[in-house]
Amino acid sequence: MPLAMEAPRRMGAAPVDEAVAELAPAKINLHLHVTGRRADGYHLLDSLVVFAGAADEVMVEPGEGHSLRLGGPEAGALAAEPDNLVLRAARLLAEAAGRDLPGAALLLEKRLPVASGIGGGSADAAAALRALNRFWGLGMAGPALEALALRLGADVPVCVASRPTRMQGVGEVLSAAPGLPAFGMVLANPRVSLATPGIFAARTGPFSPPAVLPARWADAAALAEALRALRNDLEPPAISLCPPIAGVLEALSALPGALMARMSGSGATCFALFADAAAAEHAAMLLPPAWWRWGGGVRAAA
Ligand SMILES: C[C@@](CO)(OP(=O)(O)O)[C@H](O)COP(=O)(O)OP(=O)(O)OC[C@H]1O[C@@H](n2ccc(N)nc2=O)[C@H](O)[C@@H]1O
Ligand SMILES: Nc1ncnc2c1ncn2[C@@H]1O[C@H](COP(=O)(O)OP(=O)(O)O)[C@@H](O)[C@H]1O
Repeated sequence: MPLAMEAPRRMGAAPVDEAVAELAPAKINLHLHVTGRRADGYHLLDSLVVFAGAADEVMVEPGEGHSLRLGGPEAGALAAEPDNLVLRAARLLAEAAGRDLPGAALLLEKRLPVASGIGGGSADAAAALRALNRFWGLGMAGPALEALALRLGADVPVCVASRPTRMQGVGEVLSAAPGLPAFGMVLANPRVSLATPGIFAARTGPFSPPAVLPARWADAAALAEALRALRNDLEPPAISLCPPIAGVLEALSALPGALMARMSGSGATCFALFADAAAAEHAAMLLPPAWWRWGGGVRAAA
């Protein structure tokens, strides 16, 4: 399976004539406050975003035109997708480059559940932008890639760097996250896909203020305590549309060593925090095998 290969990586702005690969890590919203709504209907958010070790992978190799092949355990859910975000990212970057570029054969190894609140499609699009930026030797810097990314979805800019980030605006206002301790995480999805627009539309009640966050947390227990005082404002509407989410949160909270549990994004994937990656990896195996489940570490800053 070519995507499991450790592909060569080259720095600089010269085109490469061999395969490049980029991981597309799952995005987790540790809290998600909906703080307002723009005139165009998009919601203003305040969210502390981290990225898990669970990831898709995007690989590019020389080819004729732009093409995409799908592999991996979750690829079936995308077979009927008319316009994969990976190809949309490729078209957008080629258009922004404004010149003839070599053909790119893209491969997507899909391991993250689709439409599940962990931004797999957004992570794939961001990984495709990074991979093609290197493959075509465009030398485009992070901020330029993030501006392009926003045209693919509100969650795509934060996935360009895929490091802990405070995300505001509709998703385009990015700033450094507070200092985070090492911690572990379990992810669980009851195998229900949820479409993001319906969850935002079902949200009712007043908007939340942005969270007040410290400069850093000393350890995982302090982080969990602070998060317990915050919330995901999309969790109540998601549970009302998809009641099994409540059972997932209950099961995560009951795992030995779980420090707190919450839904990510617009759901249905939920997460629990643990003191370390090993505890999380072990606890994930105690969840129902019929669910999509993962346990491990979180990508550190920078
Ligand atoms: C809710 C979040 C939280 O991180 O995550 P997911 O549940 O998708 O993982 C994101 O804001 C999702 O971002 P993304 O999935 O890229 O959204 P988009 O494709 O741009 O928008 C899909 C739809 O979601 C709604 N939407 C999205 C983002 C936002 N800030 N306000 C919104 O109201 C709009 O109805 C929009 O038409
Ligand atoms: N590579 C991709 N991976 C996942 N979804 C994709 C992809 N390309 C296009 N999509 C579309 O984007 C929608 C949202 O996908 P996803 O990012 O997985 O949701 P979420 O952000 O809720 O986790 C899917 O329902 C699918 O129609």
